[in-house]
Amino acid sequence: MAQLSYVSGSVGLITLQNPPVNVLSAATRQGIMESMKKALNDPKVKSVVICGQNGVFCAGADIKEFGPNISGPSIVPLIYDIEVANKPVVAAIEGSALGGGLELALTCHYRIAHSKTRLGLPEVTLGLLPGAGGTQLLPRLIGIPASLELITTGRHITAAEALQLGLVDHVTQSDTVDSAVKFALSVEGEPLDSRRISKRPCPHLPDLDAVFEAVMQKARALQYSFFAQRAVGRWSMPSGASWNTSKARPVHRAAVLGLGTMGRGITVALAQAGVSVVAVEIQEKQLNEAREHVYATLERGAQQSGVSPSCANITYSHDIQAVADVDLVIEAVLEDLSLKEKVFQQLSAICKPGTLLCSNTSSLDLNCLASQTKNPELVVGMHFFAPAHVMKLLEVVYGSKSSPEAVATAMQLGKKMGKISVAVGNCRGFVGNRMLKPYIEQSYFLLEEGATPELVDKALEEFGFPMGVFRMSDLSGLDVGWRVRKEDGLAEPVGTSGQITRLRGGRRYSPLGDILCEHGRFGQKTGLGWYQYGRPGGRVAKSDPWVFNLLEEYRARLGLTARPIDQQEVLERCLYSLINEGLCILEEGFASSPEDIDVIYVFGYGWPKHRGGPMFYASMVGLATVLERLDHYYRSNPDVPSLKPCKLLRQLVASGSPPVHKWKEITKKIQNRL
Ligand SMILES: CC/C=C\CC(=O)SCCNC(=O)CCNC(=O)[C@H](O)C(C)(C)COP(=O)(O)OP(=O)(O)OC[C@H]1O[C@@H](n2cnc3c(N)ncnc32)[C@H](O)[C@@H]1OP(=O)(O)O
Repeated sequence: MAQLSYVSGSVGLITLQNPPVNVLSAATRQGIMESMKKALNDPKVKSVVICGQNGVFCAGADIKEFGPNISGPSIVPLIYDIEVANKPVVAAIEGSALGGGLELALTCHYRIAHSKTRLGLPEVTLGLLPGAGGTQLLPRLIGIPASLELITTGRHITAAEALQLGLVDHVTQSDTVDSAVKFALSVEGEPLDSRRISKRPCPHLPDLDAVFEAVMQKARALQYSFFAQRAVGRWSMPSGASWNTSKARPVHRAAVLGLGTMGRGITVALAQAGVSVVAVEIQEKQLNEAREHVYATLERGAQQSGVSPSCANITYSHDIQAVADVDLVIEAVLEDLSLKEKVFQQLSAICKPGTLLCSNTSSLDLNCLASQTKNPELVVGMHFFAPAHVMKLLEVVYGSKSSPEAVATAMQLGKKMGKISVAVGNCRGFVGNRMLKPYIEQSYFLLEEGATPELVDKALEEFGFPMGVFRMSDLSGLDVGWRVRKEDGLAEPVGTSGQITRLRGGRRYSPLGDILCEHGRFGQKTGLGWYQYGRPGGRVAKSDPWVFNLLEEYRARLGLTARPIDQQEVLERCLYSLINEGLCILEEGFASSPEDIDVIYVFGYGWPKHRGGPMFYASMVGLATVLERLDHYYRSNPDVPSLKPCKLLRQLVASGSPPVHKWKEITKKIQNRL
């Protein structure tokens, strides 16, 4: 399980041999112990290299061995023996060094890693703490804050990050064992005391309390998120109807109408949940493509999960009459109000009595759709997020006439599909997209004032979003928002010369997004957006000088002077305007609790989970601070109403900024007055 061989005259090479990932089973630990002993006692051996066979260093303890009676030598004395060795020991790290595997490497005097290696202490994901020295050695090597982050998240890091942190001494692109052997030869006979990590003092930090407090805040945010996820299931409507007074109807057979990207994803998600699906698409070509796509996605999913695919549950049709006897229909046709209204008229005429009619609209007025039907109480929104079979979030939207039973049914179906469903009211953009609007608006204003897409995205990504606002917009397609703005009469042709008006409908408007679209730059799908992607459909964003020139020309045309903008301002303006909109939504009763908003943002919009969600984050930053900064920005931008602090924010601050779980006492009073 561990083999000692001799290389380059004086190097003892210990190879862990426990396929596939060289875990530290009892036999492997025994093998390492015996090989080390032999190498250290052999006068020919002047240095030792430890590596793993088949390109993997070591994936840690053998999880299968965990239990009350672990046999074989204990790992702790084993790693102690390595550290006190009087010959240099070098770890040659390839593939993975995880858990006990990384602890084994930490106990060596030097660490050489291949550039593709992943390293980490993932014990927390198994409900454990690193028990073989990791908690003591890592802080002494890379400092307390970085160690805390790695140990409490269990995150795997790349070799490049490990080098930057000082966790490894050298990263190689070539043969790792060769590099480690050469390195070992070069340090033979050198003093080892400074290389024994346990002998180093634990770093002293003047602000240690603050570091631990930051980690505790993350833990509090994760705990909050855990309970928030469960709280959203206990939904309520302004009428007083709620989860415990409303009975869901069974849905055995559902129809999906319109098999574009969203319709296909919804069909997959329904089939995977064991619901029999009638999938309808009037265009023959699109129907055939959808059938193949859904089949392939279900096959892939089945292979990954090891269950048989659910294709037998789906029937396809190009005739809308096929929905006549289903229990529920999810409409997913183009986002066009008059088209959707027509579809709802047809559905109301065709479907059997009592069929629930749902729309996957992301922003259109649900009441308009309901008014086209004989039974508006049976109409609700089911707003899925792309890709619909992957994304966890579902906004269940109730209109002014939706019955509690309809909401309960959509919520229960969402649960059956493995979604985290949140019941929300019918306002423009519902909760998620409505809050996104001021966030995107601020990012455009920041560009006008001197920022670049890179600067804004960097600030947001360092905050924890997987993508900044511009990379995210390029991914979702810039043309989508452009179409909506044109329909709203906001986007006007800008052209290359002439006057640009920045005040539209009495408020500031930035046409920058429209200008990009006028140039055919729709984001990743066209290969060009706020960044360049090399080709249509490309995924890797690169800075684009064309965008910098555009911004300079645009500012010159408008007589705007670029000024330095820092990350703090980016975060305050983008995040606090989004938070302010969330508070308006609460104030107006379109969301019943801050938890609803936070869950929507964490599971639908990439808000970092360790920051709880926008409402939780606001209460962590301090509501008074959020209010003060919004007041400040609104004073200098009075034509930007989204920066004007909402009434609820002022009331919460006036009530002593209660913690987020106490806001309901105040929002209820306001909502009752509505
Ligand atoms: C005093 C205690 C000291 C230390 C505590 C610990 O070390 S706890 C263990 C910490 N380590 C881990 O959590 C690593 C878990 N493994 C992984 O993350 C991945 O397996 C890895 C190493 C990144 C490789 O991924 P890959 O996708 O390439 O392979 P796969 O996951 O399919 O694994 C291959 C087979 O190896 C088995 N396996 C992996 N790790 C362990 C382990 N630590 N213990 C036991 N078995 C492990 C895995 O189950 C696969 O087995 P198979 O029979 O082929 O399904």
